[in-house]
Amino acid sequence: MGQCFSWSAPPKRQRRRYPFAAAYRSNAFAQPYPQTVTPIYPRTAPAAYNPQLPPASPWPWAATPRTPVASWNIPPTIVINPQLSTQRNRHPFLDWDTSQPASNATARYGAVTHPLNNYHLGQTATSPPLSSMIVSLTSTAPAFPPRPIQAATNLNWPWDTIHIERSDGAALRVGDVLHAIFRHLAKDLSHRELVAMSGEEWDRVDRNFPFMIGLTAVQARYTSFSPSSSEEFSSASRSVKPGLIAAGIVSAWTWAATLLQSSAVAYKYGISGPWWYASGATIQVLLFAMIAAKLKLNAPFAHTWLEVVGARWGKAAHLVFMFFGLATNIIVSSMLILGGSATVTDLTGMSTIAACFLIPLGVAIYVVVGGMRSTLLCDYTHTTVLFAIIFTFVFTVYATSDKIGSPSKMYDLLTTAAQQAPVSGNAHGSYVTMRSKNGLIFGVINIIGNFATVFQDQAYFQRAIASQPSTTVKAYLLGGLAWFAIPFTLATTLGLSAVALRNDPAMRPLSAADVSAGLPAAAAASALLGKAGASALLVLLFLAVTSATSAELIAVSSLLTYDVYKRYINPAATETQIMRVSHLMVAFYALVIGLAGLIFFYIGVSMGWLYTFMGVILGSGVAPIALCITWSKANRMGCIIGAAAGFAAGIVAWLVTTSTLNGGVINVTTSGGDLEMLAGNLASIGVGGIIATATSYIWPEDYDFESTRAINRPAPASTESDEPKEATEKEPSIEKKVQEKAPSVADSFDAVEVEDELDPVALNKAYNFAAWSSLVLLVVLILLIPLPLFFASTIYGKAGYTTWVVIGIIWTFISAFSVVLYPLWESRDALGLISKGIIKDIFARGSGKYVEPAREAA
Ligand SMILES: NC(N)=O
Repeated sequence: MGQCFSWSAPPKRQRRRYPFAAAYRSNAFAQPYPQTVTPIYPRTAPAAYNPQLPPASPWPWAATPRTPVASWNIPPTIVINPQLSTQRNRHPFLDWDTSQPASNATARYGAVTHPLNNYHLGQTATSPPLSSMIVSLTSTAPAFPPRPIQAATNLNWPWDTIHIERSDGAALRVGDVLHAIFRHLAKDLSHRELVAMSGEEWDRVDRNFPFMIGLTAVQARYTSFSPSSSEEFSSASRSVKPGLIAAGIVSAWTWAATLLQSSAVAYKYGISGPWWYASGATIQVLLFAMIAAKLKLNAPFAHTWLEVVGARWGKAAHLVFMFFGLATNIIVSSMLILGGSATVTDLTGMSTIAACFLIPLGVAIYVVVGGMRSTLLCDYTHTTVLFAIIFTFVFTVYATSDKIGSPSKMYDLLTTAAQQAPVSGNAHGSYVTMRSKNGLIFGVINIIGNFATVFQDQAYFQRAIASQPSTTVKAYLLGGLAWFAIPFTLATTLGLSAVALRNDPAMRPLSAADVSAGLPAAAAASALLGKAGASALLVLLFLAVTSATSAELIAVSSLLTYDVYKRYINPAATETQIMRVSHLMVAFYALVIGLAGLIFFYIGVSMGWLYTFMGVILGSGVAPIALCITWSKANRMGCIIGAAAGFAAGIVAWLVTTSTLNGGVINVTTSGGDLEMLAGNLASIGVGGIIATATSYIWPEDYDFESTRAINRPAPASTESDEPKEATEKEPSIEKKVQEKAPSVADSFDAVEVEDELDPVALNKAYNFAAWSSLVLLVVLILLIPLPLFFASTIYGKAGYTTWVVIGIIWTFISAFSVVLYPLWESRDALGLISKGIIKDIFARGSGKYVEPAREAA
């Protein structure tokens, strides 16, 4: 919303107005000052701001003696800082779309445009310094000379006066003024005022929105969030509530493997498979709650975890860990594509090559259009349908199917299957025992691999970044516990059905390769429900694959944008360039994973193989990365060497074990064995963890996390700061100035809100809560429950098995409530807002479009 402004001093001291203009981005205009120019600024600025000199360049006016500011003599003399002035040809021309945060403003001189960085925002706004002032938003230029301001006429809004005051009595700075204007325009808009806006005004707002689809269009029209800002695109303005974040975590963590590999291990090892799959991949999400709390504490404005590594340890560490980060994303994405395309081909006959490309490209479209928030909203809808389909399978198998229909019948069929083909390594060859040697080996591999894919995957950091700081921990604990039910219950249903129905004529026989490709679930779904079952599984898989792929696309896009493009190619990137590159990187990465899926498919690497392999090459980065973000003593060189040495040790251990156990034959089949993968996984995570931890104890750093907290930190416009002082002590280089003008999240926050949300005491408390609760859950899930059952060699009777199944079903219900109904409840206000807007659009005159008065989560 473009405005023009006039200035006046506080009411008691003077009421005379002075012109000041903020222009449309696309429609700059000048509001001339009187021609009498007296270089008096600054005169009596407080010490903290002294001396107030403009930067040496690139401003053309700095070429002249650096006494820059114009004033005019109408007592008491007030000089507006040139950052706020609009005097064409003499001073930079403020170019600001006031519907965007002040950080989007640019100062323009002729054809040269520069962002307003922290240095500029920290300068005193007026001379003499004033601690309060009134800014009037007016519909026409008020004076000097009385010339109408083009394109800003006919505004007749009632909220035309902003009183800006610093509570500490210090002088107002440029940032204070711009932030106050932005907050005022963003918040003080009642519905009545909104409705009173003319169509022309809305047209101006509309020009800021790009093309959007579906949910994104609804979000943009009826809420205050616009995916046209890079902050919203990559971080959903860091305002998302815990239920929706939890749904996003569930959805990003529900891979094709979660449905297919979990069922495959149920098929191979019996009931221990689903348990180890679920618990061995839940604990990492729970433990990640600690990392998330530390991230909010130590780098609250970072976009990516690699930014944190780079800020703390510099370029070498940044590049080394970028390898691990991108390798993680590529492996996870490839598994998604492999699992998705294998099942699509199996159930529909579609070409695997086509499926490899169609899945990521389809997802890329909605990611580009909607960004992070739409990804989360799609995650939510996907999770909802996902639970509905899981319940369909559960009730078919355990209640209605004439082939199985009850836990008791399932138990009988599993017992028969074990008699016909006992499971090697299981107590009495039974399917209904936790005593499963291979199940346990898989459990260990699973735990290690999933540490890597949570702790090194930007997708999970991204959800921590997108969440409200105060509720991040809650979101991760909720998300982790809710997710457990998906593989556990689905595999206990479909994976075991594939065993139970082995003698059923409708059940197709499964080869070892089919099992490795994750096909037992599809075979069971078809045998149980025919075409309907195949379709339901296809939909289930489609939802899982698309939302997890969308998480990967946006995660890699963020890494490539912020950690490659912005860090190494164009540190001065503008908001527009960042958005453009983010979009391009989504499309680029969609192609990359299509190709990766294709390559793995042709060399015969299946989803199951990759799933057990991921810890071999990724495991060594887990401890170093966790230590970097959470521990002040972590040693840089020790962590880099630990990651590299662990990587080498993992590969060597894996290959040597393969060769030793298979008479020197190393190929895809021999290297995919349980023990071979176990050796590689253990060596990788073990060596990486031991070296990183030991060196950090021997040569501890004493790091204060200041440089990571400074990543993208906005100018604290309403508090005292040393930035102006820094600027005067050491003139910032052009590059530094431009870097500081990252499109910053905090520009979209109220300063007080930021302070409250990032209160270190509260965040430390959240960290402690995350630490003890996740450790307790870890002990329960992977030690207290499974190990006594393993060592006691318990084989369940019918009642025991039924209880096991019922607990799974109850857990699934609770999960569904947590990530399907709870997000609706917590977003009831936003939903009400959207409903009202839609109803008004359809049934009433005028526009139902709405801008929320304050920034709240969707
Ligand atoms: N996300 C997993 N490991 O299913």
